[in-house]
Parts: sequence; C-alpha cells; structure tokens
Amino acid sequence: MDKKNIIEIKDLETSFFTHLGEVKAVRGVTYELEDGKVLGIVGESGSGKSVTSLSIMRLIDEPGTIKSGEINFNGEKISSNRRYIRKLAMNVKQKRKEELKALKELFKEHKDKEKYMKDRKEILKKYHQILKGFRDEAQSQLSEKEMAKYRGNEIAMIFQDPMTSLNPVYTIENQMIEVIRRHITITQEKALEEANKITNVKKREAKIKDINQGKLRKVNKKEARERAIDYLKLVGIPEPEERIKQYPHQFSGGMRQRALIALALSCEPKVLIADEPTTALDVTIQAQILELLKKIQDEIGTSVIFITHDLGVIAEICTHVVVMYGGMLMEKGTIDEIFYSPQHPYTRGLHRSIPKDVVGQKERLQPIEGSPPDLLNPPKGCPFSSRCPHAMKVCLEKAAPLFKVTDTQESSCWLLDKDAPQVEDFKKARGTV
Ligand SMILES: Nc1ncnc2c1ncn2[C@@H]1O[C@H](COP(=O)(O)OP(=O)(O)OP(=O)(O)O)[C@@H](O)[C@H]1O
Repeated sequence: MDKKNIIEIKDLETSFFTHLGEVKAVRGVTYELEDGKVLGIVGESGSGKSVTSLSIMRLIDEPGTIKSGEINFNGEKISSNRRYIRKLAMNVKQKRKEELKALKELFKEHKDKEKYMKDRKEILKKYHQILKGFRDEAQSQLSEKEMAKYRGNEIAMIFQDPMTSLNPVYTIENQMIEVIRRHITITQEKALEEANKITNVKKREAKIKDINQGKLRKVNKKEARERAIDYLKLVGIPEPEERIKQYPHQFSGGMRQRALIALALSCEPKVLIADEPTTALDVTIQAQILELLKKIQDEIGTSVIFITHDLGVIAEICTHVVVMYGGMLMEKGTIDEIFYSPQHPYTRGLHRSIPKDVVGQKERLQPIEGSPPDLLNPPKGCPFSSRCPHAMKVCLEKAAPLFKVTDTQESSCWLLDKDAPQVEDFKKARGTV
C-alpha cells in the first residue's frame, strides 16, 4: 500500500522577535506524519516541539512568526509567513523613507531639480519592485480566514492543561454543542431522508439537487448534544448524560483531559496534536489517557502528533519518532529504530536518562550533562555540540545535514558522514565510535 503523508513540514523556521532580539525557536525543521500513524515529537524543554506544532495550527502569537518553510496538510499548503513578510515590508519602507530623505538633503545643495526627480524615481521604482514581490508572495498564501476552516475541523489540538482550552464559565454541554454546531453537518443520507419528506415536488427536487452538490445543513442543538454524549462515552466519562451538564471545575484533572479529547474528536479531525497531554496528571491517570489515545487511534484511525519530553511515553503509543533539540531536528525514524538503533548522540543521551527496570531494580539515571543552547544566540554548528561526548571540529562549525540511515531513519550527525575526513581523524584519535 502507498504511504500517504497527511502532514508535511519542510524547512520550517519560526522565530519570536522579542525586545532582547530574535529567539530562533524552530530552525529548519522537516518531518512528516503518515496518515493513520502516531508520530512522537520528543526533546528536552525548549527544544521547539510546541512551537513547531503551534506553527502547524497557525497559533503563533506576536511577537512570533513563521519566517519561512512550508506546512502541507493533505497535499495543500496551509502555512503562511504573511506576518513576517509584513515585518520585512515595514523595514523596506523605512529604508525607502531614509533613502528619499538623504536624496532630498543632497539636492538641497546641488539644486538640480531634473536630476533630483530622476534619482527619486529610480529609488521609488527599486522599492516598488521589492514591495510588489512581498505582496505577491503574501497573496499566494492561505489567509487567516481560510486557515480557520482547518483548525478544529481537520486538525485539532489538546494541551497539557485542559483548563486553558475549556472555558470555566460554561458547562461541558454548552462548549461541546457550540463547537460541534460550528463544524459538523448532517450526513448526506440523513439529508436525503429529510428531503424525501418534502411534499412539494419542485421544492423537494431543488433540495435533493443541493444535497447532491454537497450543501448540507449544520447539525441542530439536539443532534449536537447526542453527538457530544456519544464522544464523552467514547472517552470513558461515566454517566455522560448527567456529567455533560457540569462545569469543567466539577471534573477531576483526568476527566477534564478526557472531556477535552472528546471535544477535539467530536469534530472528526483527521489529525490530533496532543501537546504533553499527560504531563500534569498522576501516573495512573497518565496511563489511562495513553490507553484512551491508543484506543481512539485503533477505532477511529485519527493520525496523531504526540509531543512529550519523555521517551518512555513515546514507546507506549507512537509508531514513528522525531527527536528535536535546540530548535532543530536531530533524528527521526520508526519507534524500533529510535529505540534499538539510535544514531544521534543526543537520542542515545535521552535513552540513558529514562528509567528502566533492571531485574526489579531501578537503573541509575544518567542525565545529559550541560544545558540546552540559548536560542537568542544559537551556535552556528550542531546545537548539541557543547554537550556531545563525540563532538568534532566540524560539529562546532556547521550543523550536519540529515544523513539517511535506512529508508525510514535519518540522523543529523557528522559521525554518519562516511566521506568526511574529520570522522576518520576522530576515530583514530579516540578509537572506534
Ligand atoms: N512567546 C514567546 N516569546 C519568546 N520566546 C518564545 C515564546 N514561545 C516560545 N518561545 C521560545 O521558543 C523556544 C522553543 O519553545 P517550545 O515551547 O517549542 O519548546 P518545547 O520543546 O515545546 O518545550 P516544553 O517541553 O518546555 O514545552 C524556547 O526557547 C522558548 O523560550
């Protein structure tokens, strides 16, 4: 069977322009989510996992912006760097203003009006071209309004703290009905059933024509409520008919996370992005939520991006893994490749820092020494080089490209560059790696 990617991220760069400078949160990340699979994004705090997925949802707030790269959903480009283009255009306009001012000053003395007008025209023409380029690029991208159709409907997101997504002043019922009615239409079958009850022939035929053209009405309040209860049942909320009438604070933490998953799934998204959905929960509840996500994946086949800093959790649920560090992609592969044949020293470091039961005893954990790079001033080479036990000169100078290990595994480490002389020198100096 052909593999189909439901999400593709290519060379994504997302930054925050703070008063201290540009925080380069995501620097050239490329990965894909196969339809029907669960992709785990793993990495320490601050590695850019959340910013990458917020970029997919286009939920990056000021002063953040996607600078470049592409995000495709089902083959369609959904990313936009309009905000960054606006920023660049503002800088260009400022430069134009300064150049025109300087010209004016110059001609105050020379007083050659004709030459002044000619030079002025040249400057305006030059900047007009640049600004037109920006305008054309911005116009070719999906607008915010068009993107809103994807958010919730096609791609939904759940967060670590469900209270940030649930409104405390509305009941679960109100919130679910509102979201479902915004996104869900009745089935064609149901619409035809209703249309066939219309006695006036002309009206009936017109209605059927509309239905066949895909014009379906949105679900009504009663239908939305039934759907909400079905989803609460699916996620394991007991007595959903009663619990639906309650407010979020009347739910326990685990139940709130379940309710949020029900809310996200009730719109039948093709992709669910779960950002550390179990981190705030205690261990037993964590396991239950993971079980639930697995069940949903089995039963509905929703593709999932699962973000976590815990490699152990990844093993429970994911089919594929992306390892991020310092805003960059370090390694990607299938779950078996990342667990049994990790190639990047950072991935190996992560392995050593997860608890493993060794004959009933907990093995001593080895945290990776050092701290992640400052993304305001990221190193020009591999972001892991300052903590890497195998770092070579080349690692400090240049970040490695992704080297292919197998058809499904790629790793961004110079040690995999068989042709590089440095690798041989390194091996000679330190023995086999
Ligand atoms: N609004 C913001 N303004 C400035 N910098 C930001 C903002 N949001 C995120 N960042 C920076 O972007 C970088 C990546 O953050 P991100 O939240 O993606 O990391 P993460 O891997 O998801 O970490 P965590 O596991 O802690 O959520 C961090 O250095 C962070 O400080």
